Amino acid sequence: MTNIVAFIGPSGSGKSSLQTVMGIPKILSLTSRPPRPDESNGRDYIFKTREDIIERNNNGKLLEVTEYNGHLYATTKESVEELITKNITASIILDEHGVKMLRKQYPNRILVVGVYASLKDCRTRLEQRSNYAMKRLDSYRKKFSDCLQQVT
Ligand SMILES: Nc1nc2c(ncn2[C@@H]2O[C@H](COP(=O)(O)OP(=O)(O)O)[C@@H](O)[C@H]2O)c(=O)[nH]1
Ligand SMILES: Nc1ncnc2c1ncn2[C@@H]1O[C@H](COP(=O)(O)OP(=O)(O)O)[C@@H](O)[C@H]1O
Repeated sequence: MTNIVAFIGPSGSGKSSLQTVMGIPKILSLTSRPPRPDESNGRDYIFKTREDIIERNNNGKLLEVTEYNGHLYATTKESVEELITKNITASIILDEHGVKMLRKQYPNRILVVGVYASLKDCRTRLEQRSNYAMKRLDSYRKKFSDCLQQVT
């Protein structure tokens, strides 16, 4: 039984777009990253301060927390427990650490979808987003191939 469809992939590969068009309800992650101009709180992420996320983690409220590019990203226990209790399926964007942690907690409940786009396409898309994201692309793509080997 799958309750969590987890999308992983490099920046600009289309994870968020695919997640949206597939129409599977979303589990929103917490993040300390500031919202981008086209993002809104409660639709794309739940934007929190770094201190808030650390406090929740210390209080045992998080299933997993990861740091990426200087910002924290986290999945709350509550969001996933609700799915399991109600036996519904929802989707989430994770990295390899997140997949490992959720798998540890809920083995056989996760379907991992690796989203791939060519480096050229990712670059073109991220150019339209920001130079900041561009800088992360090369290292993230390497991580992605390692990641797929680890989670599949
Ligand atoms: N472990 C974990 N990783 C997350 C979570 N939410 C997002 N991420 C990862 O954080 C990365 C950066 O996200 P974001 O800042 O939105 O940049 P983007 O990937 O370029 O759209 C994503 O690509 C995911 O791999 C989460 O709840 N847990
Ligand atoms: N298959 C696709 N073909 C063309 N453009 C796409 C495709 N998937 C996503 N995009 C565009 O690429 C950009 C990055 O997509 P996004 O879903 O935000 O990627 P990610 O969440 O992996 O960083 C967005 O502007 C989106 O509209």
